[in-house]
Amino acid sequence: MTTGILLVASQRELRRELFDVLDREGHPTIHSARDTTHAAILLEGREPLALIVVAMDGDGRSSLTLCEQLRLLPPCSDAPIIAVLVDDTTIKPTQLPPMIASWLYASQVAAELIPRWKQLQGEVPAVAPVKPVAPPVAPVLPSSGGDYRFVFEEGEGDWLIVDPVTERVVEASPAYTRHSGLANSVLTSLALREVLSFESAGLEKVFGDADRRWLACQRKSIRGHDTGEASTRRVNHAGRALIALQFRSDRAGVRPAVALGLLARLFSGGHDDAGVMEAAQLLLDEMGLDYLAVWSARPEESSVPAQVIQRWRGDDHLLPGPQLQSSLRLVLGGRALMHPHDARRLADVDPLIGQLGLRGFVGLPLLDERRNVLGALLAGSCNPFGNSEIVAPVLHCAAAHFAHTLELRRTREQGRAEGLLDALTGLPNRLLFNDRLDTIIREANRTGETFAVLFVDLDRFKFINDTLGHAVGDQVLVAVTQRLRSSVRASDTVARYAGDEFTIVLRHIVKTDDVLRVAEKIVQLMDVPLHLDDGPELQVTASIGVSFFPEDAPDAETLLKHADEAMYAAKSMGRNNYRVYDVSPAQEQQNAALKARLRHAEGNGELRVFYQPQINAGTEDIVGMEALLRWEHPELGNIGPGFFIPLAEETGLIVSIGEWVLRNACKQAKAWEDRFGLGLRIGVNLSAVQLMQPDLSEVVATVLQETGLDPNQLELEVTESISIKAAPNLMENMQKLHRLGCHIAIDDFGTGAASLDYLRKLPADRIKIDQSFVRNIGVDPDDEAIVRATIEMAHRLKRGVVAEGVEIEQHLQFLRANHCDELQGYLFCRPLPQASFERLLAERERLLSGALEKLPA
Ligand SMILES: Nc1nc2c(ncn2[C@@H]2O[C@@H]3COP(=O)(O)O[C@H]4[C@@H](O)[C@H](n5cnc6c(=O)[nH]c(N)nc65)O[C@@H]4COP(=O)(O)O[C@H]3[C@H]2O)c(=O)[nH]1
Repeated sequence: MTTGILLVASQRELRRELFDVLDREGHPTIHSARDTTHAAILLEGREPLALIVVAMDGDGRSSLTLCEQLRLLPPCSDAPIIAVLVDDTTIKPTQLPPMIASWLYASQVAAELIPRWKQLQGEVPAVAPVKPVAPPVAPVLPSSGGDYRFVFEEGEGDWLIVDPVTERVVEASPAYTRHSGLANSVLTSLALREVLSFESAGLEKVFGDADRRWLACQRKSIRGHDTGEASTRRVNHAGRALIALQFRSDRAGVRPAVALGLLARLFSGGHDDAGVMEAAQLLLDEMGLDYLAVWSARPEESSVPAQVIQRWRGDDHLLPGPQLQSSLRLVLGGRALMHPHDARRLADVDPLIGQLGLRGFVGLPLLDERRNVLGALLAGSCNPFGNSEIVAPVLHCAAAHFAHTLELRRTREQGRAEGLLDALTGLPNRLLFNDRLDTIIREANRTGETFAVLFVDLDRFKFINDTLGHAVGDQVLVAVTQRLRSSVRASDTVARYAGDEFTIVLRHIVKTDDVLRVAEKIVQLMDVPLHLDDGPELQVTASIGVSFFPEDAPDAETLLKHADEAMYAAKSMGRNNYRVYDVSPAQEQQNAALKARLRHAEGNGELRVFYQPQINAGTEDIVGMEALLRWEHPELGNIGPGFFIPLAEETGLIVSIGEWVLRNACKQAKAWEDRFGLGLRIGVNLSAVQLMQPDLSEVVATVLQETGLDPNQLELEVTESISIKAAPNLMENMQKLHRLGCHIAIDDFGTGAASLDYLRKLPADRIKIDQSFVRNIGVDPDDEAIVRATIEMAHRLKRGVVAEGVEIEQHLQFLRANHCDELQGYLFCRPLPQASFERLLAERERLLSGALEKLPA
């Protein structure tokens, strides 16, 4: 069976996009890896893969190493590889390793990845090794496994296929026959020199030109001769080495008759994807253009325009991303740019024009009826425009055509959304919310994610509506919407469930406290008086109920019901408040059963310690790991520590379980130290209950002695939320542990109340910034300020700082820029079982020793 797909991309966002595109197609097994080491762990014991998609962001050599390393993994040995070139990579398509079967740019993933794969599937049996028989597939002219017909399929240019041995024409593209006026049967009866004559080069030189330069020539046509230039590339067809030759006429597209014909065809074309593609190709062919792009912009949704189509006729080139194109920015700002002859002077400021060597360039905004900018049309050519009096108006007509296409698309999208969005607030309505909640539950069942549902009800809203009128009521609802939206992350869902009821889904929850912070924030924000247009100052408060998936219910309906019940409990407690759903008697019974079972979990071998790496922010090398407990319940499957540690604390079992974790983690750290000698720190969580045990330091000392681990390598993590006053023995215990030589880290920093006090009094070496702040980097400026201030304060007090929950590139950049010392999070690695973590260390060692061997002696 070859069904699995492997994605390898170091950038989390790209990884996510690749995953989503394949997931949407319904592929059941998608392994998403950050690098080859991660891939090795994920693929352990797996069947051969059907496909590998690799993001390339290095140079040619590192890409080759990457592919070679992947090929060494048994499931990867035969699968076809598609390369995704990230925007600022230095690698050129021509430098891609030979094992790459196809490639595309990162900006094309959404539209092109699946077609590329389908194309590959059509050509090669899924398990057969893909032997590259032709240059890898270019985005402009996709190959079909070496068959020269690729040049006719998409890039409808003027092409001839020539046999270099007999020098005879084998086939001509439809555009060639159309433009030359000579039928295919006529062309194929002729030798190439009867069809084309090169001014300064013999055919041998033309065929042997590996640089694919454009060479001046004349083409035989029904009208006599067309002057122009041609370039060649080698292609394979059915085992034959042939030459594909492209001709472009100096005069192409400038004749009024051609322009009129073009416009007629343009406006009779469709507005779907195929229609856009056809229109773009027509313009390129008939107007003698070398570059054409259509961009769609929606500044209200994204600052980056989306590419509708982009075509470049020349050699494979990595085109600059939209943010780098200054001309595109100007056009999207509403300016028309006309440089039919003198585009070169823009080369310094616009890398697109510079890199492609464009001499003619036109940029036109795509406008709707009210003159709003919907997007941009960019067109360029390497020669000055032959007849700009014709080219310019044709491009204006084309811009109107593309603008109409974009407008139609948007209307259709909006139509789809109609009936799903609340007209007053623009929020998803109950229908859409229920649908989203179902989707989130399906995803969470697959990924193990925990999330919360909040039911927000405005207190005494009816009173406002009845006394001040509906117009004021509407303004209140709009203002409340803004407040709710500003309290959550962009990835969370806020909906208007009914009248004055709002629902929210907060995703990817690690700790209940994270949700409570949001609920608290909403309650506080609501409390701030509202200033309505020309109206009275109003105080609107809200009551909030919270339920958790999967703890409180496995389905949408019950989750909402529980959140609703909790909201009513909050109202009955005096409103302007929040409440978490209280467990039912049935749940209580289940908890009692779990507690009884937990008693035997250790003895039954159901507990496991997972390890998550901690990374030096500068070198990105591993400096430590955190031990994280897992309970593999025989019937219920894996139960997360967030759920069972509180049960263990309630029963006092945490003391023995905590000791078990400590012993295992120290033993393992010592074994890894003996094998790898990296001096890695091991972080072990201590529960508040453990910290209150008078013999804690003796227990730790015994474990250290038994396992032989250097105390200096042990870091005990103490959560910030334990109050010093409320925990007897806490201070003495911490001091004793410190005296033993262990490090102390303050966990979840920022979530408790006594942050500064705590820091000053406790003998802590490091603080761990809570992931709820890290997650809001790039989202909430207040949380960013807290992160910045925490790092600064910790450094001033000579403490190290670790950031938890680093999930995306943006978090990493921000934390680095603000001098955070160490990082931990899914961006680098999830918590791994012991065997996988060991493989990670071994792989690191192998890679490093390989790199050292390659260094000159
Ligand atoms: N969303 C997200 N989460 C990330 C990311 N990176 C790490 N995490 C998760 O964040 C938690 C970090 O541990 P913690 O704050 O000490 O929080 C821990 C800790 O307080 C507690 N815990 C775990 N093991 C033990 C233990 O042996 N003893 C005690 N007393 N508590 C433990 O349970 C909590 C939850 O542990 P886990 O579920 O393993 O959850 C872990 C880890 O899997 C990320 O990038 N994104």
